[in-house]
Amino acid sequence: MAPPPTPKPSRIPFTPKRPLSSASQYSELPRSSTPSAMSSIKKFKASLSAESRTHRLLSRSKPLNTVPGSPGPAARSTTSLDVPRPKTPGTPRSRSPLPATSEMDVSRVDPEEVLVDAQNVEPGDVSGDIDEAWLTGKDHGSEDKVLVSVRIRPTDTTCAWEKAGQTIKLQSDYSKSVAGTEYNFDEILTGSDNKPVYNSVARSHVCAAMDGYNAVIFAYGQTASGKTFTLSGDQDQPGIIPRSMKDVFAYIRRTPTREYLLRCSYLEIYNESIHDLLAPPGSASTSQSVQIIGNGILSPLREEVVTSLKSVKEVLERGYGNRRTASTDWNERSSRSHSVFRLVIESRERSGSGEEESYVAPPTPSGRSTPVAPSAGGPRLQARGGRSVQTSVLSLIDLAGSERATSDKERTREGKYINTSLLTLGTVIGTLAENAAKNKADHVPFRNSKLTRMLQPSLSGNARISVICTINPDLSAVTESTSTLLFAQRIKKVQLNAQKKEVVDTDALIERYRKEIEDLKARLAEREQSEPVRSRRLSAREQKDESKAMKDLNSRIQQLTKLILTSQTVDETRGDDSRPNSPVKVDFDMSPYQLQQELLATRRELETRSNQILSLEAALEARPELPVDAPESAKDQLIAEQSKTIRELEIVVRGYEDNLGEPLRAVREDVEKEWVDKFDKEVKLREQKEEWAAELVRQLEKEKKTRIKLEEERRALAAFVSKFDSLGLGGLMSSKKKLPMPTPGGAAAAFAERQQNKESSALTADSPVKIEMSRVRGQPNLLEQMPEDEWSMVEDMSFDEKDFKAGSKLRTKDMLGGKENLPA
Ligand SMILES: Nc1ncnc2c1ncn2[C@@H]1O[C@H](COP(=O)(O)OP(=O)(O)OP(=O)(O)O)[C@@H](O)[C@H]1O
Repeated sequence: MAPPPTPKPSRIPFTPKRPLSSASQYSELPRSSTPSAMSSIKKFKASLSAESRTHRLLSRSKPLNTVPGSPGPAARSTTSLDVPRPKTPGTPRSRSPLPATSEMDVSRVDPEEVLVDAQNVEPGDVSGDIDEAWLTGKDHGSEDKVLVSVRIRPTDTTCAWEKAGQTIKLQSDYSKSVAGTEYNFDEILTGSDNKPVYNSVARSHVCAAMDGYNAVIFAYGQTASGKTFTLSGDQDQPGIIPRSMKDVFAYIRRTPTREYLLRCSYLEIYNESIHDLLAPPGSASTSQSVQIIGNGILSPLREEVVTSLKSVKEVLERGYGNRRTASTDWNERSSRSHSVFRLVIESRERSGSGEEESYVAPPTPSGRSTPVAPSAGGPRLQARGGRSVQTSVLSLIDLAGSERATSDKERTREGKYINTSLLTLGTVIGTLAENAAKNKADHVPFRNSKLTRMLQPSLSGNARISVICTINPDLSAVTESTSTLLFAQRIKKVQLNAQKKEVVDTDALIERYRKEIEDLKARLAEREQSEPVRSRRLSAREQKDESKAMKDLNSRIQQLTKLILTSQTVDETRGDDSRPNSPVKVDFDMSPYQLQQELLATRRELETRSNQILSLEAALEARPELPVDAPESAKDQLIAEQSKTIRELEIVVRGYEDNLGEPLRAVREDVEKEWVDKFDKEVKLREQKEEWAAELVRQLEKEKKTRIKLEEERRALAAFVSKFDSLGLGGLMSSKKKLPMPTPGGAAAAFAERQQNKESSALTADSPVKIEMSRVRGQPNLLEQMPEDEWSMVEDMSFDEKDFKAGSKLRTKDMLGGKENLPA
């Protein structure tokens, strides 16, 4: 990997460490002489030491960037809060009575009081760019591919890349290594103007989110390539986040039929732990990291209700100020974390009359009205008066940039975490792309990093995704840029299937169906009554139509009855894969009586469920918990007390373990000692046995050698004796002296004696045979003296006659060599 470009102030105008050069080729772009809120942040941050720590903005009162073309502060003052606005039921006339934005924690406000609709959106909060025809004419969630764009950061050094329409490739002069590779994307963007970037890469996704689809927009690229500039921008060039917020309000203004609850959260993933950027300073949640509790749901995470662009800006400023940034070798204000700004959009149809507004959830069969407590990740807005609630999340993500080791140790450590999570993101995207291409379902390692775990539901398909891959066009950054382009290519292949999520008001729906059934039944009865009279008057064709109409009425009644039975078990009507199948199978041939019975049974089931809910509620109430509206200090105190109790319990547990540990350790040491001794003994014993075995082997070897020697001697002796006999010496000897007949055992004894003598002499002499002729002559024929069993051996011995003849002389000579008293 080639090293990243070292900022050279004289050549690179976009080097983060210094402002844009006026001599730059892009200097004609509009730039404000007054420092923006963001640039003031930059100045403040620039003085930060290498310590990457949480910090806050010095001044929160400074406004965020405004989108050019939108009414400025002066224009906005004409639509200020004191101008009476039409009252929308359930929405305050003016926002002034609302608590300050920092107090807009979603758990503390009544959602019905903070709704935003077309009538209470301030004109100044609205983007003037949004086109109504475009807005209504598109299904913003229909795309099943990730929208992938590449943004080339401007440079006044040589740009190594060449853009042609939707294609980008390395300039031919530099394309030796990656010869001629062309990359195709949905958009290739250049320049410093953030407006076209927003329009082409983010607007449709923001509208999809407003339409009820989850949407994710993120910037990916090497450090200092312009991700933060693209997402947040500066005062002159507001980025995707501020522009999308304007479009959110523009959308609401142009959708008078619906009302919205907007809540936002801001978090960062720093060194693989998630931090809530909106957590109040000093609160327990500031030090506590946020957990992913499944399906991308985060807890505890502060969510603040926003009702105007001003409140969004306040939240953004607060969160942005808490982000971890630090000066690196490449970027003066480098993001050291992945930051995620999330806007949860809940909406439902506006009620038509004031009557419906006062709608209260019907009491349970037991007579008690039970408010539904919001579940983690679930909607806050309640489906009322038959109006379902649509929920979607818009996530705007500024990823930290991939980088190499810097001169600073802490930065290098952060860089490792950043690179690892980006690598995991790459692997996850790669697997998803391959699964989509080959129609496979291979395991996707979402759990390998917090970032991918958090993005799992979106990357798995239930979101519209737009990725802006930012590249540094300098020659020295070609390797990193190529890797970014390869990532962009992979993510292009990921398949999406975004679905809307809607929660319906089942009670109201059932009531509506019931009414319709009654109505249809009445119509049916009416028709049936007039049937005989009418049918006489009707033609055959009309009669056929009539019977068809009645059949239709019947089937509609059956259909509605089925819906009543199933809607009680189904919360989400459209496109949620968690939607359960109806547990009740309706037989369309059932009689109305049977259907009524079914209905009764289902009602009973409902009552049982309600009782269960009541007992759960009682259990919940029994918990020592502060009321929701308790002051923050009381909550903090409770948390502190509980933390203290936990700490005390931990100390007790530790002490218990320590006390219990001592005797256990002693026992363990004793047992260990005993077994170590036993083991040593066993080892010694084994060594001895091995020694003994080795000695035995040695002895055996020796014995074997001796046996071989003896055997040779015996053979030699046998040969000698046969020779001796063949020379007739045996007869001579027997004629001279009459030898006694061998007695049983006598020959053996003699032989044994002789053998013994021979053995002892064999050990002292070189020759295997030593014969004293004096003794030979005076003794009986050796053959006669041989023990009987030895005879058989002699007879069995097969001598090769030739060998024997040839070698006998030699052998005899050898054997008798030096024995002059023997005939040759
Ligand atoms: N398209 C652009 N036009 C003008 N200036 C740009 C552009 N892109 C980036 N810059 C400037 O380059 C510098 C680095 O950009 P930025 O901080 O957005 O990079 P980054 O990719 O977010 O880096 P990091 O990953 O380190 O946070 C900033 O000073 C920014 O203003």
